[in-house]
Amino acid sequence: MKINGVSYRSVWLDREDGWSVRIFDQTRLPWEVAPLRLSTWREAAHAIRTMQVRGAPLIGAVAAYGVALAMREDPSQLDEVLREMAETRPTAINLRWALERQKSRLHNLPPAERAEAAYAEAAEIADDDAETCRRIGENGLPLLEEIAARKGKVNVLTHCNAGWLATVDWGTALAPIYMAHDKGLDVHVWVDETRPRNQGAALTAFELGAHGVKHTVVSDNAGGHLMQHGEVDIVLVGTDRVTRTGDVANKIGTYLKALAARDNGVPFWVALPHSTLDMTVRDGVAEIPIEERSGTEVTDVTGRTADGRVETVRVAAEGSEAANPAFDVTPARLVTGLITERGRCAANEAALLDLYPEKG
Ligand SMILES: CSC[C@@H](O)[C@@H](O)C(=O)COP(=O)(O)O
Repeated sequence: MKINGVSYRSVWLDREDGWSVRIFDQTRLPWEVAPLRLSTWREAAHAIRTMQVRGAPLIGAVAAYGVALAMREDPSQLDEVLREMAETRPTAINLRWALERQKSRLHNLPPAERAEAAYAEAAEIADDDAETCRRIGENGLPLLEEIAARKGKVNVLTHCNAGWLATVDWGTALAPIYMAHDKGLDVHVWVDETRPRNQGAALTAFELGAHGVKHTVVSDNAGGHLMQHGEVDIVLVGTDRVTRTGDVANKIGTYLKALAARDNGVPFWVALPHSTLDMTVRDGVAEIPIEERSGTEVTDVTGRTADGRVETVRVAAEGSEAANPAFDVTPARLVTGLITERGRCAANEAALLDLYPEKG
């Protein structure tokens, strides 16, 4: 995708040295758009843990490049690196998926051949993600075209950031929106701010603005009201893990949007790549590990002051404790459908197995 006319992916190999990895530090966006260099696997793990990179597919791609950096440093440390990388964030299954791919590619190779193979695998994962997301865009586009044909315009509501910053390129939930905009459809996006870390206000708004897509940032609590007043035609979100039965883990607050959508007859669609499917889990609420993050993310907010300084200030009463579950699970019964790179389907086991028979 483009920023100021220049095409970027959200992770790429440094063009000069050919081996270090570049990302945008997403904790600095939207105030600073500066590529950050990762030159050790520990820097890659730190970037994932501290959310310099975030979003399920991007976490997977950066972890894969992290393994490549580690193999360049010392190919004998494969097991330790895979173990530590897997612990950086618990909910997005793409992390484990990418590490499994590296493991099966590397573990039978002699150490001297591991680095080259690990870079090749990481590049395949990144290219596959970009192409997969482009196809998700194509498969989601007809949903928006159908609404536009009926109403002349489309109002989408989205939660968190499931755009190109959360993937390698295009995004998942935002890919159909970019394609609709590029085709000239009148699309407007309600962007949930997505407290506590504000991925919507900071990242989704930044992306949509850079692409010229009309959007309005709203507080996380506004969605139900907007739906009651006919202001939302469709809810489109991404996901960090989809179970065999179609339950959907995504950023905290997604479940409440699904409930409001059901109550108001608004379709609730979830976009995902194959790497987000976890066929080992049946009951998302009971089985998906939910990341618990620091309470300071809830008690404090970070923003830019009028004179350009990025500051964090406390908004909660002094002395109050805070809890911060970072994801929730929307049961399949509230999901209108899934948008994948292979097509759209219902959120249930039979439909998923129809699309992905090899995962049975
Ligand atoms: C294509 S991204 C889908 C999800 O990863 C996204 O909506 C989300 O919940 C990201 O959470 P984050 O904590 O910012 O990594």
